[in-house]
Amino acid sequence: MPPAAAPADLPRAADPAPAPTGPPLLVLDDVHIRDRAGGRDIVRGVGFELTPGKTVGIVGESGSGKTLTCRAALGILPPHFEVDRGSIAIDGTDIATLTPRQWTDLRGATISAVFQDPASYLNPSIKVGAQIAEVVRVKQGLGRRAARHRALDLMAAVQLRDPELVHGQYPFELSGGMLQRVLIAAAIAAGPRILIADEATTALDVTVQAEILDLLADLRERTGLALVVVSHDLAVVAQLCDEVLVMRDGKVVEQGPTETVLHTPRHAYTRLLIDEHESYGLDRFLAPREAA
Ligand SMILES: Nc1ncnc2c1ncn2[C@@H]1O[C@H](COP(=O)(O)OP(=O)(O)OP(=O)(O)O)[C@@H](O)[C@H]1O
Repeated sequence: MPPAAAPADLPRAADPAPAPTGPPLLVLDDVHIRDRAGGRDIVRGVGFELTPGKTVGIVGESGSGKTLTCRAALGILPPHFEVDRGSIAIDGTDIATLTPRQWTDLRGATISAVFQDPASYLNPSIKVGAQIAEVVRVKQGLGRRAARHRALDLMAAVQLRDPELVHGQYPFELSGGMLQRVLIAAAIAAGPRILIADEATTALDVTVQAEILDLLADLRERTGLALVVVSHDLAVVAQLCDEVLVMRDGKVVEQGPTETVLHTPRHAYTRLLIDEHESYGLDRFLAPREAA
């Protein structure tokens, strides 16, 4: 095991977001997720609180349960998985009590998500503007003309250059970064208060990734959106997150303020992740830590 990197070598987390402005929007308490087919708990004891304008990051190795945790919060676990211990509350409501109708109302309007591989979430044969407008029509009940205007506004809000042009383009005409902006526009169309970004920048090159992260930070600052950011990349977490959970094999091995976890990791696995990232430049987005 390589030694822990000296704190002075590590980057500083992004400037903290403004103080929380309300009660928690999303609370996970000791969540266990069971694979009924396999007869075992895959996620064992995840908990965090997310307040408006804040960002919680989840990092960890492939298969550690990051995506299942997000899917549990979105109410979209795969068929044979269930939350078998602990609780998840969205805006004060235990999601175990929600009816399918209540879930339909909540999804998009209160909690929303973007994932890796945006192209797979878009219909290849429908122009992207129409796809965003459709979300607005369904979720907000706007008419065709108003939905088109709203779609253009959303496309401007996610900093797509020339929204009028992009509105009329098909997914195959757009780059990966543009597609992810389109997906973010659709995800925020109904004004959610929580956005889960699960490896949303993983497939993008470093420059585009940084632009998308800036966009998420900008949306958070402007609208008070609360973010859950899942990434295998500590640099992403360092840039965006107030708090970080480090997951390994379904368990949270370390959790705390991003600054503390990245600069004074307590768990050997966190140190290993940091050392791996240091080898190819964790600080590529970040200011160096100031001397104490
Ligand atoms: N639909 C599914 N069917 C069967 N097993 C699944 C399913 N989804 C996840 N799993 C299993 O649950 C475990 C946790 O998966 P999860 O996708 O949450 O991990 P992850 O930390 O998000 O990994 P990655 O970083 O690779 O996305 C893995 O062992 C995975 O094989």
